[in-house]
Order: sequence, then C-alpha cells, then structure tokens
Amino acid sequence: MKVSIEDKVQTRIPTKHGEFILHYYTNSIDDKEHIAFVKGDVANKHDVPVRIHSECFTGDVLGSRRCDCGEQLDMALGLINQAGTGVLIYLRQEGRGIGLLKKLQAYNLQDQGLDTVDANIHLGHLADERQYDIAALILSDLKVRSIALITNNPQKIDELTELGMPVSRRIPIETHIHLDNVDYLKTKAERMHHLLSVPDSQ
Ligand SMILES: Nc1nc2c(ncn2[C@@H]2O[C@H](COP(=O)(O)OP(=O)(O)OP(=O)(O)O)[C@@H](O)[C@H]2O)c(=O)[nH]1
Ligand SMILES: [Zn+2]
Repeated sequence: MKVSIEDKVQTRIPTKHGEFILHYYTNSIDDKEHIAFVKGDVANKHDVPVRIHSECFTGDVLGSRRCDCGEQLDMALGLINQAGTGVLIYLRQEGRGIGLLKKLQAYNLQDQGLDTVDANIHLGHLADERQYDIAALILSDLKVRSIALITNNPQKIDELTELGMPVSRRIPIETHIHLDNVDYLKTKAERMHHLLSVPDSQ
C-alpha cells in the first residue's frame, strides 16, 4: 500500500540554533507523527541542507553516549542554522526501525559481546529496518528540489535517490569518538559501510 502524508500543523519553534518552523505530519499507514523542522525558504530550492534523523530516545533525549545520535542532532541543527536554510526530518523509527524495547534488549546483548549488527540479528531482525519513503514525501511536500544530505551513511543517499529525491552532495557529520562509542562507531564503519574513520579501541 502506498503511503500518503498530511501536514496537519505548522508552528514556530525558537531554539539555541535560531528559529525553525515545525511541520507536524500524519500518515495513512500508522499513528506515528513525523516532523519536519524547517529553517528559511526551501520551496523550489536546490541543494538544500537536509538531515534525515531517525528517533533515538536514549541518545536524543537522555544524552546516551552509546551512540552518536544526540550529538548529531545538535550538530545538524547547528549546520542548518549556519547555512541559513535547511530541513531536519525527525522520523519516528526508533532503534533503526526495531523499536525502543528491542533496541534496549540489543544493548544488553552488546554488553555481552555482540556488536550492533549481530545483536539485531540475534533478536530476529535485520541490521537496519528503516524506510525513507515518508522522508521523501515530506521533502516533496515542502517542494524541495534537491538535497545536500547531512549523513555518513551511503545507504541513505542511495535510498533517497531511488525514491526520486535528487541528492546533490553529502555533508559529513562526524561526532566525537570516546570509550563508550568507539566500538559502536567502528562497527558502523566496517559492517554498515558508514563513511567514518574510527581508530582501534584499546
Ligand atoms: N537496533 C539498534 N539501533 C540503534 C543502535 N544504536 C543506535 N540505534 C538507532 O539507530 C538510528 C540512527 O542510525 P545510525 O546507524 O546511528 O545512523 P544513520 O542515521 O544510519 O546514519 P547517519 O545519517 O550518518 O547518522 C536511531 O534510530 C537509533 O535509535 C543499536 O545499537 N541498535
Ligand atoms: Zn542513538
């Protein structure tokens, strides 16, 4: 079934990265609300800086150091603010699409020695179950013509391109590497082909 979306409400949100307009989208498939956080005039523009961020309650809200999500969220808003225009799409696909409960179970498996990919597989899931069709629809709804995608994940670039949203270039988003996330980032680079350079952990 093809999904459709509806922009239900737009409201002004002042942040430490300046002012954004939040667009609240519903969709025809489930009751998850996806958000576009828009700065400046992006309609009919090319090469618009865009971050497609997947929900990470532990990283985004609680500041978990297991992953790079919270820092990436902050960096992306800073980048968009500097550019003066851009969009952050916040997709409600927690835990690479497996949900919060399973992600937390995967964390316990990681503490027993599995990496982030094998922990998902052990729980009967794929390494990454995310979809980007709603992100592409939101960008079309905002009339964005092409995007400078803020990501280290080449798979995201391929998927957006396949969904008909031209990616003019990639903007890297590399965060701090520390003891709590070095193995996680290394797995992302080696097994998920993220464009990251991560030194060996001790
Ligand atoms: N299943 C699972 N999900 C995780 C884990 N760590 C982070 N996530 C989720 O991964 C998603 C973010 O994906 P990442 O792989 O960090 O990065 P990405 O979005 O693919 O790539 P970038 O655009 O470069 O950030 C969020 O939904 C997080 O909740 C983990 O160990 N296991
Ligand atoms: Zn995270």
